Amino acid sequence: MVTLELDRVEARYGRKIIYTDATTPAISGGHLTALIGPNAAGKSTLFRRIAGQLAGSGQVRITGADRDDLRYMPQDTAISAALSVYEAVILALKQGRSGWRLSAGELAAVDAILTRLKITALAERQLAELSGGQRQLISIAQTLVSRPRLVLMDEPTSALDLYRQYEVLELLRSYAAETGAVVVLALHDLNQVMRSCTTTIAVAEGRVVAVGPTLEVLSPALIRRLYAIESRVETCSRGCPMMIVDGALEQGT
Ligand SMILES: Nc1ncnc2c1ncn2[C@@H]1O[C@H](COP(=O)(O)OP(=O)(O)OP(=O)(O)O)[C@@H](O)[C@H]1O
Repeated sequence: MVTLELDRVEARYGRKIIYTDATTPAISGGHLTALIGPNAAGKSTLFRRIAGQLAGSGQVRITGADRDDLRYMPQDTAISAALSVYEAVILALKQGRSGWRLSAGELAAVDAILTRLKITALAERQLAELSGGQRQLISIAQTLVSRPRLVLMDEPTSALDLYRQYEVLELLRSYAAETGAVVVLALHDLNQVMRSCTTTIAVAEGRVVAVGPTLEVLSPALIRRLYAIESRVETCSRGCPMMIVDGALEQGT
């Protein structure tokens, strides 16, 4: 079982401190975890700190996996290299591995992730020719092709149409279940969070303000505090919880 735990983690850009004391219980793998919070709350910063791209005190504890097993997909995944889709996914697989010769298993891994994402038809296309949504799917393929056991994805569905959003979240959910990986997704769509993510971490103003089962974390009180939005959770006719937005609070209330 893979777990990820933060213990009084600090994160900063030079002298600008974003987190002083981010702490979570051990987040277990096998299901999806959401990272939520308003714009500029510090979601990407926390990912960068966990991925080792930012300095700071405190401890990021990973059990059941190595740091090499971690893949971070940033929000801005502009890929400009003159490569085909197939080459770009191979390149991602080869990162950190010695030699350029591909084993039969590695070729199968590239084919498998393109098939799972239903993008085999794009394999020979140049990255520069792709649409924004297609590029996001390639980034997801690059992130998952090495079957990492710790995955951090910053808004992985932001450029996708409704069908692809659904498909990608289902794929990520089954990936986590199959591999036991800790998969943390920064998401703004709280209905996606309720549908797909078992655990939710909420951050605001450089603090972890709640961690726990998604439906407990996404209370109207927390939504009000994070977003200044009045909301309620109702059960739809098929038994699924849905968040309904009733309105925004007046400034200063
Ligand atoms: N490279 C940087 N140098 C200095 N400050 C930064 C840098 N990147 C981000 N910040 C600041 O860190 C804070 C948190 O930003 P971050 O990108 O982590 O927020 P976020 O929650 O991911 O936001 P969003 O939902 O808008 O993507 C913001 O105040 C931002 O201005």
